[in-house]
Amino acid sequence: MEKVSTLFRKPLAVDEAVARIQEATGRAETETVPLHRANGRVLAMDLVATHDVPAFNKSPYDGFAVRSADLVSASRDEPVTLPVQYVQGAGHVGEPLRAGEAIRIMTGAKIPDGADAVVMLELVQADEQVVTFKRPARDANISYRGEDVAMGTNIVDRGTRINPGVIALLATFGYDQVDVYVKPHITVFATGDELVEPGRKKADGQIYNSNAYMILAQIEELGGTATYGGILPDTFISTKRAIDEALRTSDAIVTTGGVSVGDFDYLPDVYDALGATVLFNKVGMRPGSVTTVAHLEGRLLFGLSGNPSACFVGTELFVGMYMKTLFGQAERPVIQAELGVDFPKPNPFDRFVRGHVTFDSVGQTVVHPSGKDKSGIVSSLATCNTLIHLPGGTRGFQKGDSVRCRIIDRL
Ligand SMILES: Nc1nc2c(c(=O)[nH]1)N[C@H]1C(S)=C(S)[C@@H](COP(=O)(O)OP(=O)(O)OC[C@H]3O[C@@H](n4cnc5c(N)ncnc54)[C@H](O)[C@@H]3O)O[C@H]1N2
Ligand code: MOO
Ligand SMILES: [Mg+2]
Repeated sequence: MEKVSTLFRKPLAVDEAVARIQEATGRAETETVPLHRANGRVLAMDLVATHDVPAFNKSPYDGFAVRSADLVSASRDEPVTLPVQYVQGAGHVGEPLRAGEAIRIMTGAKIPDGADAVVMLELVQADEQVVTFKRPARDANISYRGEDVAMGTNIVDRGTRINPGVIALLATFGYDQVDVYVKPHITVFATGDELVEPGRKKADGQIYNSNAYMILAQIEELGGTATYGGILPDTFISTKRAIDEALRTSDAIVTTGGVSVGDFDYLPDVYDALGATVLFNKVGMRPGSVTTVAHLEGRLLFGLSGNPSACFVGTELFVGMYMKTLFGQAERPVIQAELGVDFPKPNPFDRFVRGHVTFDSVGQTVVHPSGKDKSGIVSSLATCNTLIHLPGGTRGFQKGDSVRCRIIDRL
């Protein structure tokens, strides 16, 4: 029987390939985790302000709460001295301020009723009984109720990746538990007889398995739980058995290599034998044209290219879309940048060039390839913070052209 992998493959446009993954992916379940475990997770609820912040008018300084009317006449020559009614620390509330008196107040304390200004400690002379002011209270120096956030404001949208700032807001509104999306369990396999695990001795003709570790890290960064299934030898039976087994405990499986038309490229046949529905087996893109994605009973099977750059781009675009769909998240940000080099070669397929965005001396956003631009290249990956998207069907691109850059790491 003819191998499935050698059958004719019709390239699908990248957008269509991504859309098919979106359609085949549901929404992740949700779970509740303690606040201190929520960093890096994806919020499964809209965070709405349940009260004003600050919740009461409060003092931003250590000083004296006064009625500004009492100090209108205060000057260096004719200071005003007021008796100190009491001392109020943060977290405590006291009697209203009486006219003609002052309350010694600390930063964060609620402004007593009757007070309309705070004078900083450094600007007065005070002992336990009285305080002397040498100028009027020109500024109110009050943090007003709701000036930070008004109750009812939608502050953080569902689908947001929780970072330390989101944690701060959750805690501000008293959440000790947070609703987050359950992380998908993704099993990653490398395939290929030439592969040796880092740390082991490698013989002539062998290479270290770099892709699996790269994919595991990419999945973690995208917010998933990645399990490493090891290196699969180039045989149909071992590949099928391992994937079949992993399907029992995984929401998705990612493999790298063995997906093209070679004699030992078994992934297409394994998908066929498992009865999986192939969403596409060729994409109009470089690198990664051989990328094959299938689905089986709600689980996705990502057959990524073995070539390191193609594998990197495939994880970013296709596994990335799977995760974003699960979490109801927006796509990666895309910016326009000025191309720093020529790309004269016409290409029928879209190109995703590993790039590095920088800002020149006049603030112009410029993008350069982060290394050599071939599918098998690994060296361009380390400094890559963007994928330069060069649409296919053009006569090439010139230095200075404005191009779309998908931001995938900090600039
Ligand atoms: N006759 C054709 N040959 C090839 C075609 C084609 O259309 N017709 N496509 C080429 C393209 S494009 C790509 S991309 C590769 C994809 O091949 P596979 O996905 O089947 O991957 P392998 O053949 O297993 O390996 C390719 C390459 O990558 C290295 N590799 C594999 N796994 C790893 C790993 N875990 N870490 C590091 N490097 C890895 C492997 O040693 C090979 O050098 O097919 C072309 N051929
Ligand atoms: O599919 Mo290959 O990665 O285009 O070079
Ligand atoms: Mg191959």
